[in-house]
Amino acid sequence: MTTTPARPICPRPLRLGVTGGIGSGKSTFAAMLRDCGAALIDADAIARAVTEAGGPAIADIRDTFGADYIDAQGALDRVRMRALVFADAGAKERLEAIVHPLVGNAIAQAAAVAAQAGQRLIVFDIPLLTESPRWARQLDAVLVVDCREESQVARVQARNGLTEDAIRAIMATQSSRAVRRAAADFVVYNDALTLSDLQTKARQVAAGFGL
Ligand SMILES: CC(C)(COP(=O)(O)OP(=O)(O)OC[C@H]1O[C@@H](n2cnc3c(N)ncnc32)[C@H](O)[C@@H]1O)[C@@H](O)C(=O)NCCC(=O)NCCS
Ligand SMILES: Nc1ncnc2c1ncn2[C@@H]1O[C@H](COP(=O)(O)OP(=O)(O)OP(=O)(O)O)[C@@H](O)[C@H]1O
Repeated sequence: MTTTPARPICPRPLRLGVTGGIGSGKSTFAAMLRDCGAALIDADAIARAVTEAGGPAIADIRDTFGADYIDAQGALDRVRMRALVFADAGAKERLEAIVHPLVGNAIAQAAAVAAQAGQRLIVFDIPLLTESPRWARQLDAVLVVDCREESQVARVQARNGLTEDAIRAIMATQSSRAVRRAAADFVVYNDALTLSDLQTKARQVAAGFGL
């Protein structure tokens, strides 16, 4: 006798972490994979959402850092907090202890929704993948977007006008390129590439994952 399952059995989606240092181009590359048909879960975007006015991190941030770190609209004052945490490792740890569990829960929920929707590839855009063991646990593979530090600095300066010193202070808190590459299953070297070249690479990677 044969039995028919009540629901079709869907294969589990492949979970690909995409990471890279500030300004490496990881969010650009992750968005290109989304355009090829992957589901995209963006940890930076979730971290911003939980620190918006009324967000679940705001009360703890006010209690821990004081009302000076909350702006007139009730959101995290990002400029003030950036200046604090990238100069004070203890403050960065305290901020992460508030924000990361909320981001972790939201990522798990978003991944469950994407899996339920039958997505074959879920891309997790996670800046701090190699800095903390928290993020890698549920991933099948890690793709690192790598480039020279000079390129990171130039891109971030062009994007938001931070000084080179400020950008290098952020980079100093992040994993080195060597540590990141050592954790990679795949490396995309994003230097001397046009955005169109990067898109071609994204299409190749997506095709390799069956999209
Ligand atoms: C310090 C904050 C307020 C600065 O905000 P800002 O708008 O300038 O930057 P944004 O959030 O867009 O992040 C830009 C990039 O900075 C780097 N960065 C952000 N947080 C961290 C961190 N905790 N450690 C090292 N680098 C970081 C990453 O490369 C990230 O992609 C903000 O980054 C923050 O709240 N960080 C703590 C939460 C966090 O760790 N987010 C990372 C994803 S979970
Ligand atoms: N190959 C490229 N050619 C031209 N511009 C690029 C290239 N790669 C990335 N960029 C640009 O560099 C900037 C940084 O890229 P992106 O935001 O993807 O970096 P990121 O690694 O996600 O940085 P962050 O950690 O700050 O979020 C963006 O303005 C993006 O358009």
